[in-house]
Amino acid sequence: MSFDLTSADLTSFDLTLLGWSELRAAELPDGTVPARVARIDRGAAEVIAADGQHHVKYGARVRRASSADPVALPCVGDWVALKLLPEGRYELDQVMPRTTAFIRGGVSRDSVGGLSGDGQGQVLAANVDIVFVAEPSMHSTDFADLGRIERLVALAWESGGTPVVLITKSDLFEQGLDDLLADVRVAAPGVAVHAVSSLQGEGVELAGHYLEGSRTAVILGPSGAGKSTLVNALAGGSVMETQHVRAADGRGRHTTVHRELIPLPGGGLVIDTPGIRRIGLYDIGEGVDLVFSDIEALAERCRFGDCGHTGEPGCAVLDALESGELPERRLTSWRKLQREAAWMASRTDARLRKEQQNKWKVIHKEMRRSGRNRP
Ligand SMILES: Nc1nc2c(ncn2[C@@H]2O[C@H](COP(=O)(O)OP(=O)(O)OP(=O)(O)O)[C@@H](O)[C@H]2O)c(=O)[nH]1
Ligand SMILES: [Zn+2]
Repeated sequence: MSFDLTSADLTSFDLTLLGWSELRAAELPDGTVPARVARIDRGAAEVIAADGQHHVKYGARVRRASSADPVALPCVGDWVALKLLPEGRYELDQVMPRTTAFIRGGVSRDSVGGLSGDGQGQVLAANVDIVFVAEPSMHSTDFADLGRIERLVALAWESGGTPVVLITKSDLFEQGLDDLLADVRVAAPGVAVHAVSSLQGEGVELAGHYLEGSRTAVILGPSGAGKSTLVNALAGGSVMETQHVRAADGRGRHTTVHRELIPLPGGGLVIDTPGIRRIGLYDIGEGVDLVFSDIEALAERCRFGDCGHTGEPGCAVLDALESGELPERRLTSWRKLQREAAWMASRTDARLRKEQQNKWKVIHKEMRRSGRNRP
């Protein structure tokens, strides 16, 4: 679903409404102008500065850094330092330090991918404060998928942002919604969980509060979770999808731009990109430990420090399973995501590869032993 759009010319922006802060201001290099990246387009960036929107090319410093490591390439949500060139247009001189980042493929250390990104490690969005994990209470005939919530919450922690789970389309699930929310809270310890119905306006205002202080959010979730509908509801009607923008090259050209950084009329911003929409397919790592903090805590009480929780004596994890304290589904989910995280790490870090192959052999053996042939 797309956003409704009225076109408007951007002439000026209060940068604090885009999330600019004194902390960031302190990091701005002398002689540069701050701007936030609204979209990346074929090796150039659409940025919003205090004097409006500009299409800027990358300067030598950015090109050099990103040829050594594509993660250094600007991405949506980045704060960047612009330099005014003698001919009167800006160039993107530096990407300012990121507070959070969604990175696909892990951080590459030795990539020669250059400007293409080369799939070697690509930043999908930066400086995202709030990560809404949208999971519909009902998805056609299925109930909310707790495993998917765990995966996306892990990704959210991994990014450095704060996850907030939204059980969307709550109107489809009138009876037993409280039970569902209770299950979700178990699946996402330490994470706020709310029911939302964008159609009925329920929970939308509450979700909006997370964006106060001009915070930036993304909404992760499966197709059909109601992400676009929620963005529109947060915007109190319709937000801009495309926009006529006066090109900054002084020729007065108008280009239609799909903005991926969407300022909401009531304050706050939402980043919405195809990459972020597909992110559930990408890697997870340390975030897994955080989303399964309950199991990690149990594991610390196992008799053996290297307990594999597969039948060792004094295993607190299996004890909790037996007593019903730990749902079996959750243990299975934890194992699955751990394997995936390890595999992803191995893909992106050649140094670890050999070691991981050995671990994989062990895992395969274990899986054969337990009669399962799929991770
Ligand atoms: N019953 C109900 N339906 C909703 C709600 N929110 C969205 N929908 C419907 O769910 C469908 C999918 O909503 P979208 O907002 O397009 O979902 P999306 O997550 O953006 O999906 P993609 O664009 O495929 O990623 C649409 O038909 C919406 O009208 C809700 O709160 N309640
Ligand atoms: Zn154990």
